[in-house]
Amino acid sequence: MQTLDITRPDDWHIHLRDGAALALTVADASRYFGRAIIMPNLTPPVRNLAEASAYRQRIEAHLPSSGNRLLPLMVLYLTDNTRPEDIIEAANSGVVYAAKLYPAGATTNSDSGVTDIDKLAPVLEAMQSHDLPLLVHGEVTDADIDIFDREAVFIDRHLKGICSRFPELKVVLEHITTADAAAFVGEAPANIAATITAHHLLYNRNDMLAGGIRPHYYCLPILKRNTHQQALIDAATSGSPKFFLGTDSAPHARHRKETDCGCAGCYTAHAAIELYAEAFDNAGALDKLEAFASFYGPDFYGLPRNSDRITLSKTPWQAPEQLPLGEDSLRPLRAGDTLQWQVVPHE
Ligand SMILES: NC(=O)N[C@@H](CC(=O)O)C(=O)O
Ligand SMILES: [Zn+2]
Ligand SMILES: [Zn+2]
Repeated sequence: MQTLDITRPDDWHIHLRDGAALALTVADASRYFGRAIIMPNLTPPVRNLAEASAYRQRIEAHLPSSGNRLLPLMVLYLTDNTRPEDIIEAANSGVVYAAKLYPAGATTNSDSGVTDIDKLAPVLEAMQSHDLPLLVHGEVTDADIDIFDREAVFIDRHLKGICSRFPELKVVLEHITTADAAAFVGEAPANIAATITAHHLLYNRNDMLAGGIRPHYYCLPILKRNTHQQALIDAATSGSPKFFLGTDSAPHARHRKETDCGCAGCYTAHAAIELYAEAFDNAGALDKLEAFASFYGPDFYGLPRNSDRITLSKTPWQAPEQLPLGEDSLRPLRAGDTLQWQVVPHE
Protein backbone atom coordinates (compact mmCIF):
# COMPACT_ATOMS: atom_id res chain seq x y z
CA MET A 1 0.00 0.00 0.00
CA GLN A 2 1.34 3.40 -0.99
CA THR A 3 1.49 5.94 1.83
CA LEU A 4 2.59 9.53 2.10
CA ASP A 5 3.55 11.22 5.35
CA ILE A 6 3.45 15.05 5.31
CA THR A 7 3.55 17.97 7.71
CA ARG A 8 -0.01 18.97 8.68
CA PRO A 9 -1.37 21.18 5.86
CA ASP A 10 -3.26 24.49 6.07
CA ASP A 11 -6.06 25.84 3.88
CA TRP A 12 -5.33 29.39 2.72
CA HIS A 13 -8.83 30.00 1.27
CA ILE A 14 -12.07 28.51 2.57
CA HIS A 15 -15.73 29.51 2.97
CA LEU A 16 -17.26 28.28 6.22
CA ARG A 17 -20.47 30.36 5.96
CA ASP A 18 -22.32 31.01 9.21
CA GLY A 19 -25.10 29.77 11.48
CA ALA A 20 -26.18 26.16 11.09
CA ALA A 21 -23.78 25.58 8.17
CA LEU A 22 -20.84 25.80 10.58
CA ALA A 23 -21.62 22.36 12.00
CA LEU A 24 -20.56 20.75 8.71
CA THR A 25 -17.98 23.22 7.45
CA VAL A 26 -15.98 23.55 10.66
CA ALA A 27 -15.94 19.79 11.23
CA ASP A 28 -14.66 19.21 7.69
CA ALA A 29 -12.10 22.02 7.75
CA SER A 30 -10.69 21.03 11.13
CA ARG A 31 -10.29 17.35 10.36
CA TYR A 32 -6.77 17.66 8.88
CA PHE A 33 -5.94 21.34 8.41
CA GLY A 34 -4.00 23.21 11.08
CA ARG A 35 -5.08 26.71 10.07
CA ALA A 36 -7.50 28.20 7.58
CA ILE A 37 -7.91 31.61 6.02
CA ILE A 38 -11.64 32.23 6.51
CA MET A 39 -13.31 34.07 3.66
CA PRO A 40 -15.43 37.04 4.80
CA ASN A 41 -18.21 37.02 2.17
CA LEU A 42 -21.10 36.60 4.59
CA THR A 43 -24.30 38.67 4.36
CA PRO A 44 -23.55 41.21 5.73
CA PRO A 45 -19.81 40.79 5.13
CA VAL A 46 -17.04 40.82 7.75
CA ARG A 47 -15.93 44.45 7.48
CA ASN A 48 -13.94 45.25 10.61
CA LEU A 49 -12.18 43.76 13.61
CA ALA A 50 -15.33 43.61 15.73
CA GLU A 51 -17.18 41.62 13.07
CA ALA A 52 -14.17 39.36 12.49
CA SER A 53 -13.82 38.63 16.22
CA ALA A 54 -17.51 37.85 16.58
CA TYR A 55 -17.41 35.56 13.53
CA ARG A 56 -14.32 33.79 14.88
CA GLN A 57 -16.18 33.09 18.12
CA ARG A 58 -19.11 31.59 16.22
CA ILE A 59 -16.64 29.34 14.35
CA GLU A 60 -14.80 28.38 17.54
CA ALA A 61 -18.07 27.28 19.14
CA HIS A 62 -18.13 24.48 16.54
CA LEU A 63 -14.54 23.32 16.92
CA PRO A 64 -14.25 19.71 18.08
CA SER A 65 -13.33 19.40 21.77
CA SER A 66 -10.82 16.62 21.09
CA GLY A 67 -8.47 15.87 18.24
CA ASN A 68 -7.15 18.49 15.86
CA ARG A 69 -8.19 22.08 16.56
CA LEU A 70 -8.32 24.37 13.58
CA LEU A 71 -6.96 27.88 14.05
CA PRO A 72 -9.23 30.28 12.12
CA LEU A 73 -7.31 33.16 10.51
CA MET A 74 -9.83 35.90 9.88
CA VAL A 75 -10.06 38.19 6.84
CA LEU A 76 -11.67 41.61 6.32
CA TYR A 77 -13.94 42.22 3.35
CA LEU A 78 -12.97 45.47 1.63
CA THR A 79 -15.84 47.77 0.65
CA ASP A 80 -16.03 51.30 -0.75
CA ASN A 81 -16.28 52.43 2.88
CA THR A 82 -13.27 50.62 4.37
CA ARG A 83 -11.01 53.14 6.13
CA PRO A 84 -7.25 52.92 6.71
CA GLU A 85 -8.05 52.91 10.45
CA ASP A 86 -10.03 49.67 10.01
CA ILE A 87 -6.92 48.13 8.45
CA ILE A 88 -4.54 49.35 11.14
CA GLU A 89 -6.79 48.11 13.93
CA ALA A 90 -7.14 44.71 12.24
CA ALA A 91 -3.45 44.37 11.41
CA ASN A 92 -2.52 44.91 15.06
CA SER A 93 -5.15 42.53 16.41
CA GLY A 94 -3.66 39.06 16.05
CA VAL A 95 -7.13 38.02 14.81
CA VAL A 96 -7.14 39.30 11.23
CA TYR A 97 -4.47 38.03 8.81
CA ALA A 98 -5.53 39.57 5.49
CA ALA A 99 -8.10 41.70 3.69
CA LYS A 100 -10.01 40.59 0.63
CA LEU A 101 -10.77 42.50 -2.53
CA TYR A 102 -13.95 41.40 -4.28
CA PRO A 103 -14.72 43.54 -7.31
CA ALA A 104 -18.42 44.34 -6.75
CA GLY A 105 -20.57 41.72 -8.47
CA ALA A 106 -17.71 39.36 -9.38
CA THR A 107 -18.80 36.32 -7.38
CA THR A 108 -21.04 34.93 -4.61
CA ASN A 109 -21.88 37.61 -1.99
CA SER A 110 -19.72 40.27 -3.60
CA ASP A 111 -22.46 42.93 -3.88
CA SER A 112 -20.83 45.00 -1.13
CA GLY A 113 -17.43 44.72 -2.82
CA VAL A 114 -15.29 47.47 -4.26
CA THR A 115 -16.74 49.46 -7.16
CA ASP A 116 -13.67 51.60 -7.92
CA ILE A 117 -10.31 49.99 -7.21
CA ASP A 118 -8.47 53.30 -7.69
CA LYS A 119 -10.27 54.73 -4.67
CA LEU A 120 -8.83 51.95 -2.53
CA ALA A 121 -5.36 53.51 -2.60
CA PRO A 122 -5.30 54.82 1.01
CA VAL A 123 -6.47 51.41 2.25
CA LEU A 124 -3.84 49.57 0.21
CA GLU A 125 -1.23 52.02 1.49
CA ALA A 126 -2.18 51.11 5.07
CA MET A 127 -2.09 47.40 4.25
CA GLN A 128 1.35 47.76 2.71
CA SER A 129 2.77 49.67 5.67
CA HIS A 130 1.17 47.31 8.24
CA ASP A 131 2.11 44.16 6.34
CA LEU A 132 -1.48 42.94 5.93
CA PRO A 133 -1.75 40.76 2.80
CA LEU A 134 -4.25 41.66 0.08
CA LEU A 135 -6.24 38.66 -1.16
CA VAL A 136 -7.84 39.15 -4.55
CA HIS A 137 -10.76 37.63 -6.39
CA GLY A 138 -9.17 38.53 -9.71
CA GLU A 139 -11.95 38.91 -12.24
CA VAL A 140 -13.38 41.95 -13.99
CA THR A 141 -17.15 42.23 -14.05
CA ASP A 142 -17.66 44.13 -17.32
CA ALA A 143 -20.59 42.70 -19.25
CA ASP A 144 -18.64 42.93 -22.50
CA ILE A 145 -15.76 40.77 -21.25
CA ASP A 146 -16.24 37.07 -21.88
CA ILE A 147 -16.50 35.08 -18.66
CA PHE A 148 -13.55 32.89 -19.70
CA ASP A 149 -11.35 36.01 -20.14
CA ARG A 150 -12.25 37.84 -16.95
CA GLU A 151 -9.23 36.69 -14.93
CA ALA A 152 -6.66 37.52 -17.60
CA VAL A 153 -8.25 40.94 -18.19
CA PHE A 154 -8.25 41.66 -14.44
CA ILE A 155 -4.52 41.00 -14.30
CA ASP A 156 -3.87 43.46 -17.13
CA ARG A 157 -6.31 46.16 -16.08
CA HIS A 158 -5.94 46.07 -12.29
CA LEU A 159 -3.47 43.67 -10.75
CA LYS A 160 -0.38 44.89 -12.57
CA GLY A 161 -1.19 48.44 -11.49
CA ILE A 162 -1.75 47.47 -7.84
CA CYS A 163 1.53 45.55 -7.74
CA SER A 164 3.57 48.36 -9.26
CA ARG A 165 1.91 51.09 -7.21
CA PHE A 166 2.37 49.16 -3.94
CA PRO A 167 5.61 47.23 -4.50
CA GLU A 168 5.91 46.00 -0.90
CA LEU A 169 2.28 44.91 -0.55
CA LYS A 170 1.82 41.17 -0.13
CA VAL A 171 -0.76 40.03 -2.69
CA VAL A 172 -2.38 36.62 -3.11
CA LEU A 173 -4.23 36.10 -6.37
CA GLU A 174 -6.82 33.64 -5.15
CA HIS A 175 -7.98 30.45 -6.87
CA ILE A 176 -6.09 31.04 -10.13
CA THR A 177 -7.51 29.37 -13.21
CA THR A 178 -5.41 30.42 -16.20
CA ALA A 179 -1.96 30.06 -17.71
CA ASP A 180 -1.93 33.88 -17.73
CA ALA A 181 -2.29 34.01 -13.94
CA ALA A 182 0.30 31.29 -13.36
CA ALA A 183 2.78 33.14 -15.60
CA PHE A 184 2.09 36.53 -14.03
CA VAL A 185 2.56 35.23 -10.49
CA GLY A 186 5.53 33.05 -11.43
CA GLU A 187 7.40 36.03 -12.86
CA ALA A 188 6.38 38.54 -10.18
CA PRO A 189 8.46 39.42 -7.09
CA ALA A 190 8.33 37.19 -4.00
CA ASN A 191 5.54 39.23 -2.36
CA ILE A 192 3.05 38.11 -5.06
CA ALA A 193 1.64 34.60 -4.68
CA ALA A 194 -1.39 32.52 -5.66
CA THR A 195 -3.63 29.83 -4.26
CA ILE A 196 -4.78 26.94 -6.43
CA THR A 197 -7.85 24.80 -5.74
CA ALA A 198 -7.98 21.01 -6.07
CA HIS A 199 -10.86 21.25 -8.54
CA HIS A 200 -8.96 23.52 -10.90
CA LEU A 201 -6.10 20.98 -10.84
CA LEU A 202 -8.41 18.02 -11.45
CA TYR A 203 -10.88 19.43 -13.97
CA ASN A 204 -11.37 21.63 -17.00
CA ARG A 205 -14.48 23.03 -18.65
CA ASN A 206 -15.20 19.82 -20.54
CA ASP A 207 -15.86 18.14 -17.20
CA MET A 208 -18.51 20.79 -16.53
CA LEU A 209 -20.06 21.11 -20.00
CA ALA A 210 -19.39 18.12 -22.29
CA GLY A 211 -22.06 15.40 -22.36
CA GLY A 212 -24.40 17.34 -20.07
CA ILE A 213 -24.18 20.40 -17.83
CA ARG A 214 -22.89 19.65 -14.33
CA PRO A 215 -23.78 22.44 -11.94
CA HIS A 216 -21.64 21.09 -9.12
CA TYR A 217 -18.53 21.88 -11.18
CA TYR A 218 -19.64 25.48 -11.60
CA CYS A 219 -17.51 27.87 -9.60
CA LEU A 220 -15.87 31.23 -10.12
CA PRO A 221 -13.48 31.84 -11.67
CA ILE A 222 -15.04 29.30 -14.03
CA LEU A 223 -13.12 26.17 -15.11
CA LYS A 224 -11.09 26.90 -18.23
CA ARG A 225 -9.83 24.81 -21.15
CA ASN A 226 -7.41 21.94 -20.57
CA THR A 227 -4.30 23.91 -21.53
CA HIS A 228 -4.98 26.22 -18.59
CA GLN A 229 -5.57 23.25 -16.31
CA GLN A 230 -2.16 21.91 -17.37
CA ALA A 231 -0.51 25.27 -16.62
CA LEU A 232 -2.00 25.15 -13.10
CA ILE A 233 -0.75 21.59 -12.58
CA ASP A 234 2.70 22.69 -13.75
CA ALA A 235 2.68 25.67 -11.36
CA ALA A 236 1.46 23.66 -8.35
CA THR A 237 4.00 20.89 -8.90
CA SER A 238 6.87 23.20 -9.91
CA GLY A 239 8.27 23.56 -6.40
CA SER A 240 7.84 27.34 -6.63
CA PRO A 241 6.95 28.79 -3.21
CA LYS A 242 4.58 31.26 -4.92
CA PHE A 243 1.85 28.66 -5.34
CA PHE A 244 0.12 27.09 -2.36
CA LEU A 245 -3.02 25.31 -1.24
CA GLY A 246 -6.35 27.13 -0.99
CA THR A 247 -9.38 24.90 -1.45
CA ASP A 248 -12.00 27.59 -2.07
CA SER A 249 -14.41 25.02 -0.66
CA ALA A 250 -17.70 26.93 -1.03
CA PRO A 251 -20.88 25.22 0.17
CA HIS A 252 -24.24 25.90 -1.43
CA ALA A 253 -27.46 24.02 -0.75
CA ARG A 254 -28.15 21.52 -3.50
CA HIS A 255 -31.38 23.24 -4.57
CA ARG A 256 -29.49 26.50 -5.08
CA LYS A 257 -27.10 24.88 -7.54
CA GLU A 258 -29.54 22.60 -9.37
CA THR A 259 -31.86 25.37 -10.54
CA ASP A 260 -32.48 27.90 -13.34
CA CYS A 261 -29.79 30.26 -12.07
CA GLY A 262 -27.39 28.21 -9.98
CA CYS A 263 -24.86 29.51 -7.46
CA ALA A 264 -21.10 29.41 -8.04
CA GLY A 265 -18.99 27.29 -5.71
CA CYS A 266 -17.75 23.71 -5.27
CA TYR A 267 -17.72 21.97 -1.90
CA THR A 268 -14.42 20.11 -1.44
CA ALA A 269 -13.79 20.31 2.30
CA HIS A 270 -15.08 16.75 2.85
CA ALA A 271 -12.00 15.42 1.02
CA ALA A 272 -9.70 18.36 0.46
CA ILE A 273 -6.22 17.01 1.05
CA GLU A 274 -7.33 13.72 -0.50
CA LEU A 275 -8.32 15.49 -3.74
CA TYR A 276 -5.01 17.37 -3.86
CA ALA A 277 -3.14 14.09 -3.31
CA GLU A 278 -4.98 12.64 -6.29
CA ALA A 279 -4.11 15.63 -8.47
CA PHE A 280 -0.41 15.49 -7.52
CA ASP A 281 -0.39 11.70 -7.94
CA ASN A 282 -1.92 12.04 -11.43
CA ALA A 283 0.90 14.44 -12.27
CA GLY A 284 3.56 12.05 -10.89
CA ALA A 285 4.50 14.73 -8.36
CA LEU A 286 3.50 13.40 -4.94
CA ASP A 287 6.91 14.47 -3.66
CA LYS A 288 5.85 18.10 -4.28
CA LEU A 289 2.60 17.93 -2.30
CA GLU A 290 4.00 18.60 1.17
CA ALA A 291 5.65 21.92 0.34
CA PHE A 292 2.59 23.11 -1.62
CA ALA A 293 0.16 22.08 1.12
CA SER A 294 2.16 22.72 4.28
CA PHE A 295 5.23 24.95 3.72
CA TYR A 296 4.72 27.72 1.17
CA GLY A 297 1.49 29.10 2.68
CA PRO A 298 2.84 29.74 6.19
CA ASP A 299 6.16 30.90 4.74
CA PHE A 300 4.33 33.53 2.67
CA TYR A 301 2.16 34.70 5.57
CA GLY A 302 5.20 34.79 7.90
CA LEU A 303 3.79 32.10 10.21
CA PRO A 304 5.51 28.96 11.51
CA ARG A 305 4.94 25.70 9.67
CA ASN A 306 2.84 23.16 11.57
CA SER A 307 4.91 20.80 13.68
CA ASP A 308 2.78 17.65 13.56
CA ARG A 309 2.09 15.37 10.61
CA ILE A 310 -0.64 13.48 8.78
CA THR A 311 -0.40 10.27 6.76
CA LEU A 312 -2.20 9.61 3.50
CA SER A 313 -2.71 6.19 2.03
CA LYS A 314 -3.72 5.23 -1.50
CA THR A 315 -6.80 3.28 -0.49
CA PRO A 316 -9.88 3.97 -2.63
CA TRP A 317 -13.10 5.00 -0.86
CA GLN A 318 -16.45 6.40 -1.86
CA ALA A 319 -17.32 10.06 -1.33
CA PRO A 320 -20.74 10.67 0.27
CA GLU A 321 -23.72 11.36 -2.02
CA GLN A 322 -24.75 14.33 0.07
CA LEU A 323 -23.99 16.12 3.32
CA PRO A 324 -26.20 18.09 5.72
CA LEU A 325 -25.92 21.88 5.42
CA GLY A 326 -28.10 23.21 8.22
CA GLU A 327 -31.67 22.37 7.22
CA ASP A 328 -30.57 21.75 3.62
CA SER A 329 -28.20 19.31 2.02
CA LEU A 330 -25.33 19.77 -0.40
CA ARG A 331 -23.68 17.66 -3.07
CA PRO A 332 -19.95 17.59 -2.42
CA LEU A 333 -17.51 17.41 -5.31
CA ARG A 334 -17.24 13.82 -6.59
CA ALA A 335 -20.41 12.85 -4.71
CA GLY A 336 -20.84 9.07 -4.78
CA ASP A 337 -17.62 8.59 -6.78
CA THR A 338 -14.42 6.84 -5.84
CA LEU A 339 -11.58 8.87 -4.37
CA GLN A 340 -8.10 7.41 -4.51
CA TRP A 341 -6.49 8.71 -1.33
CA GLN A 342 -7.54 8.84 2.29
CA VAL A 343 -5.97 9.99 5.54
CA VAL A 344 -4.94 7.29 7.97
CA PRO A 345 -5.74 8.14 11.59
CA HIS A 346 -2.68 8.51 13.84
CA GLU A 347 -2.84 6.61 17.12
N1 LIG B 1 -15.64 30.33 -5.76
C1 LIG B 1 -16.95 30.38 -5.89
O1 LIG B 1 -17.45 30.01 -6.95
N2 LIG B 1 -17.76 30.82 -4.91
C2 LIG B 1 -17.37 31.40 -3.66
C3 LIG B 1 -16.91 32.81 -3.80
C4 LIG B 1 -15.51 32.96 -4.38
O2 LIG B 1 -14.55 32.47 -3.79
O3 LIG B 1 -15.36 33.59 -5.41
C5 LIG B 1 -18.57 31.35 -2.71
O4 LIG B 1 -18.55 32.05 -1.69
O5 LIG B 1 -19.51 30.59 -2.97
ZN1 LIG C 1 -13.38 34.22 -5.30
ZN1 LIG D 1 -13.58 31.58 -2.47
